[in-house]
Amino acid sequence: MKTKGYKEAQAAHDAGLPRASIASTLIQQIQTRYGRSEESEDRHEVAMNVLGIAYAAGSDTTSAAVESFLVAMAMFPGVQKKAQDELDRVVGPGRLPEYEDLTNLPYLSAVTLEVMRWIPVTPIGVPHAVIADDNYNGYYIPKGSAVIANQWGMLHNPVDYPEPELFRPERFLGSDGKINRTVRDPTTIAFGFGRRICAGRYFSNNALSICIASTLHTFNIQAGLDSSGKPVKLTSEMFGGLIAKPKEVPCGLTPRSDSAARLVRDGVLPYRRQI
Ligand code: HEM
Repeated sequence: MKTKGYKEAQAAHDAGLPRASIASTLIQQIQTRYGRSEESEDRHEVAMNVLGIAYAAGSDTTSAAVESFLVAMAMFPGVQKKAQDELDRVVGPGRLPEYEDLTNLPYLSAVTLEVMRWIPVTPIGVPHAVIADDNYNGYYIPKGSAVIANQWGMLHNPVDYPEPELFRPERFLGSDGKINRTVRDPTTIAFGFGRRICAGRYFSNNALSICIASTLHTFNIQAGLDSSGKPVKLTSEMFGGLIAKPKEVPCGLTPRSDSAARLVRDGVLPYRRQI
């Protein structure tokens, strides 16, 4: 997991055929700055380790969030339509959304927040150890105890999120249509806590937001049909332990229009050529 991707990126770079990736960018920067020196070997080792950790911690988690997003869109078509209407208004049919668009897409931002809340990717978080005796709400917690944060419970607390089982992005919007900062931000819970808080949380938020925006801009999302031609029944049920994934993921994605299909083809083509 750690070496394969990085070595491939290095080989592609050495052959003069670099593929667009974070590894490629780092390899290019290290070679420009350090040439083929001993320092360069150390820098490559560090880059390979960092990217290996990012891949291990970031791929299953982010793809679980994308799967939950697809379930939510198929189960709550009204939300899907509202987000698509906003994208049509702000981005228009001629191009894919860009990172710069995100600040002008409050409903889409609310959808992303609701994805992180509705089916938390790590429902019981990652255990932490208490480094000193502590008291919390009358409970004595001795040094060395393992503490497990009930992220699911916090993100489904009806005091902060009324009717928590519903996928309702509007809960994050104020009467002015902008994100209401007084509503508890689920990303302050879903990525863990303290000094071991998720190191990839900003990267992940950006990647998830642009993925959600691009998918909604170009596809209609439905449950799809099973092998006997009946619509697949979707629920918010999950399987898994540390990382929760929906049991059933929608397979009914259709391009919203011919121009949307063209945008997807044109967007993917340069990367296909590199494979
Ligand atoms: C939806 C996506 C993600 C979720 C829900 C998530 C969640 C978490 C959680 C709950 C932790 C443990 C925090 C704690 O101990 O309290 C964690 C740790 C970590 N995450 Fe993420 N993560 C996601 C994506 C990513 C991505 C994309 C990366 C890298 C690019 C990443 C890198 C890391 C690393 C390196 C740690 C360990 C931090 C440490 O122990 O100091 N994560 N993540």
